[in-house]
Amino acid sequence: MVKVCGMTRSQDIRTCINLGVNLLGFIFHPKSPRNTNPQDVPDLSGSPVRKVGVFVNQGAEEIARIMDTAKLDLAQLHGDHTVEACRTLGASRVIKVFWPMRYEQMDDLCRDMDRFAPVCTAFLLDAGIQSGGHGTSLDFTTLQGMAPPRPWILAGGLGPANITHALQCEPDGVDLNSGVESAPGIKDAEAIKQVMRIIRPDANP
Ligand SMILES: O=C(O)c1ccccc1N[C@@H]1O[C@H](COP(=O)(O)O)[C@@H](O)[C@H]1O
Repeated sequence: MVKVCGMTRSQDIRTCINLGVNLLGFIFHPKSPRNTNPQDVPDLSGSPVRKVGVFVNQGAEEIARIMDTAKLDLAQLHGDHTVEACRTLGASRVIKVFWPMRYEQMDDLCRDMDRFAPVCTAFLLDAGIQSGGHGTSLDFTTLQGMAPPRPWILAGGLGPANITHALQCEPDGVDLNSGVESAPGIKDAEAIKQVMRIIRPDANP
């Protein structure tokens, strides 16, 4: 599963759909250079891609309203959202973000994942200790052998230069953002193509 996040331009959306990207991310965080308005998210019904909203500070009610307006399939909760907030949004609609660098022990991260598993459909593991879009990466070797109780997506500065190494920790999906941009919010089609060729060589010769 491949997610490309931080969509702000229709030509980037078309490129991703043509390359077989599965999830497109739209960021609803006013401080982000990739911030977008719910009204500007295009209707992509009829294409196989699913739309994900990325939220940092909004509560469950506001997120639900934005999801309705922008017709989003999933909410990526990139803030300190609680189990209750996830439950309110509905487990089948929630991707919960975890920051492994917050935890001294892997066991503590696993305990938190177990707590959230019943109220999420997937997890996303990002670098840093809060928010996102930093362009920094996790130490992939520390994630090898992890078996989270939900499908998990690896994020954090992923692009053509490090995707092969990143795949060694066998995530269920990868999230591409600043690592495939020529400027914040401006995707680099060639970089996305390069990553897709590595991940799915048969589909992208
Ligand atoms: O991209 C942003 O500006 C952003 C802002 C606030 C929260 C999340 C954001 N992006 C998400 O962060 C991760 C990692 O991004 P990067 O590869 O390090 O640029 C990814 O899931 C983005 O969707």
